[in-house]
Parts: sequence; C-alpha cells; structure tokens
Amino acid sequence: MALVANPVVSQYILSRINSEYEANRGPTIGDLSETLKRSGVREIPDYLELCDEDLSTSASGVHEESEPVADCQCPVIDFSLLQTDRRTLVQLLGDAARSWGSCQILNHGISVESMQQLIAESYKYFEMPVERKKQSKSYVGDNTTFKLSSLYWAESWMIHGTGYRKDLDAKVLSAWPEGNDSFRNMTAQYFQKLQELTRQLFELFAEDLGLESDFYSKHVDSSELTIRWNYYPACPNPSTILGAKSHTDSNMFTILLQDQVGGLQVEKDNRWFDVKPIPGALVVNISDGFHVWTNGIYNTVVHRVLVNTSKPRLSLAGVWNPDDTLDYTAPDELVDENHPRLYKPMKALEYKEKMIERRCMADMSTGQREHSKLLRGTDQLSDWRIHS
Ligand SMILES: O=C(O)CCC(=O)C(=O)O
Ligand SMILES: [Fe+2]
Repeated sequence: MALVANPVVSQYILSRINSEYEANRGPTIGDLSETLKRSGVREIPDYLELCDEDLSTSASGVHEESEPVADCQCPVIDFSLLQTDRRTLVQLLGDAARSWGSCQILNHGISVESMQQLIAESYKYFEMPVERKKQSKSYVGDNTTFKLSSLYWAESWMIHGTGYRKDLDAKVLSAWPEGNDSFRNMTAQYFQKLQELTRQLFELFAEDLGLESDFYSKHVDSSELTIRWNYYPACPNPSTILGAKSHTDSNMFTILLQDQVGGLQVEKDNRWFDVKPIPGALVVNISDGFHVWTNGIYNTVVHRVLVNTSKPRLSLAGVWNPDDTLDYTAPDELVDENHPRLYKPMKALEYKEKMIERRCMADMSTGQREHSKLLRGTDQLSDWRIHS
C-alpha cells in the first residue's frame, strides 16, 4: 500500500523501526530468508503465518474455490499510440481503468535498458549487509513487526522527491553510504521520466472522462513523487505467506516497475490474475484516491504479491502524492443519474489523516483478519461513502 507518502506516517514508521531495533527484536525478513536457506528449514516461524483469508480469498472475503487464472491477464497497452492514434490510446486506458483498475503499458518513453539497469543496481542495494542498509534512514527491514503496510515477506526503502528537486541526490546518497554515482544518476533520471509519465497519464485519463485535459495534470508539478523499492526475498515455504498482502494503494495511481520474476496478482470478478512480467513494461494500478476523484468511475485495484522458493523479486513503486490542499471531490461533470455522487467532499489532508488513523488501527490490530480488512480501500473509504 502506498502509505509512505505522508511525512507523519513516515515518521511513525521510523520511530517504530528504531524501537524494534533497539529492542533487538528478531531477524529481518532478508536475514531470516538467508538463515532458513542455509539451515534447510522449510517452515517459517509461526508468528509470520497468515490467515486463510489472506492466502486464498478475494477482496470481498468470499472463499475462492478455483485456482488463480494464469492464462488471462490485465490489458497490455502500447503507449506509442500517443504519437499515432491518441483517441485509441485514451479509450484503451479508460477501459482498463474502469474494468480492471490496472494495465501494463509498453513503449512509454523509458528505455528497456535503463529500467533493467535500474533493477540490477537496486538488487545490489538489497544484497548489502543489513547493518549497511540500516544506515539509510528510510530502510524498512522487517515489515512484519509493525503492521502499517501490506508489505509482508519483504524489505523496502523509499525516496521522496521529484526529478527537478535538487535535494534528491542527497537523499539517494544517504541510502548508499559510500555513494554510488551511476545508481544516483539512474534514479534521478527515472524520477524525471516518472514525473512526465504521471502528467501524460493524468491528461489521457481526463480526456477519457470528458474533462479538460489538464484537470488532473495541472497539479503534478506542485506535488511530490515517491519511489518505494520493494524487495521480496526467496521464501522456503511460499504457500503459507505472501510478499504483500491483498490491498489497494491509497494514492492516485501507482506506476510499478517489476523485474522478470513475477508474483504480482490483481483481483477481478473475485479471482486473482497474474500480472506477467513483460520486458520494458510498466504496470499502472489505479488507487483509492483516483477512484474517489473520478466518482468511482475508475476501479481501485486490489492486488497482492506471491513469493517463490528460488528467486528474490524486486519492484519499484512510483507514487504521486498530492499537495495537502488538493480537493479530491469528484467534478460535477462526473456526476449524473447513472453515476450519483459516491463520496462526500474531501481535501487531500483529511484523506491522509484518515489513512493514518486506519494504518495506526491496523498496527494495533490483534489478528491478521482485522489487519487485512483495514488494508482494503473499500473499507478505508467507507466513512466518506454517500451511496453504497
Ligand atoms: O511488488 C509489487 O509488484 C507490488 C507492490 C505494491 O503493491 C505496492 O508497492 O503497493
Ligand atoms: Fe500496492
């Protein structure tokens, strides 16, 4: 879940991590995975086991009888239509956002090679000793000890900033105590490209919805982008655990770069669909905030991440964080007889505060079941809902 955007939440996370480390609590997931591998133990510790609902049910909580559907997938869209057939591109993106809340885009202007290099460099970060990774302030080494996030059998770290902000370099550097020029440059360039892509996507979505094309995109420059690196170590017993629990993201949309290992699944019609890695593709997942801002016309996609026994997996989630003053209220143009207003007016700040409250409740929750419920958008947004 894209919860890292909010400085208050980040602060809370950091204080929780620090106190966990001070209390010298258990190994990180990365360490644990190594130890289990070396010792040949297949069982994972009891305290990590998830409940059945997490492992085998859909977002609605209805038990899923069938196996995940492997041979069907969310739409794959050629973004180069931007140059040749914008109308078709708008329609394809709009259809995907309405029906799946998710798609993969190809030929989006970020080269396959640069994405592969970024992934390769990012692996080096997670392969560093834990002590060194901990020097990076935003490193989260054990997502299971505090439950603000849906990330589970995973390590993560994040950077806030935009490609145009000068302080990005310093932040990236602090994650690499001895410095790493090529990684820093790659990340800075990737930030810039993501910023541009975010703007383009907002424009195309606005056109699909019949709004002024800059209705959403005009806010992009004044706000912040966050990239979260998610690393999922190989796991000796993947059937009892998840890399990320079933959840929706809370922001507008997430632009996700995944490596070629696979494991991401999206939920549709009560079933799970694999999002198969395609070289050069980026996954676009619609999140709760955009669902609200489009009066529910776009679907906030429930997704989760499976882990496997042989290979770690890595993904980079790029998330745009609106300014606190932004009004999430869906424009009147998106309200009619067929689409009554779904949510009460809300400002970004109120929305964030509500999310924080939910996350803190999740952190204090006593069981996996309660925790999982708190990670899903439909529940998170219920306080604002006018029509059910
Ligand atoms: O690793 C992935 O594919 C998904 C990560 C995710 O869901 C998230 O960062 O919110
Ligand atoms: Fe997510």
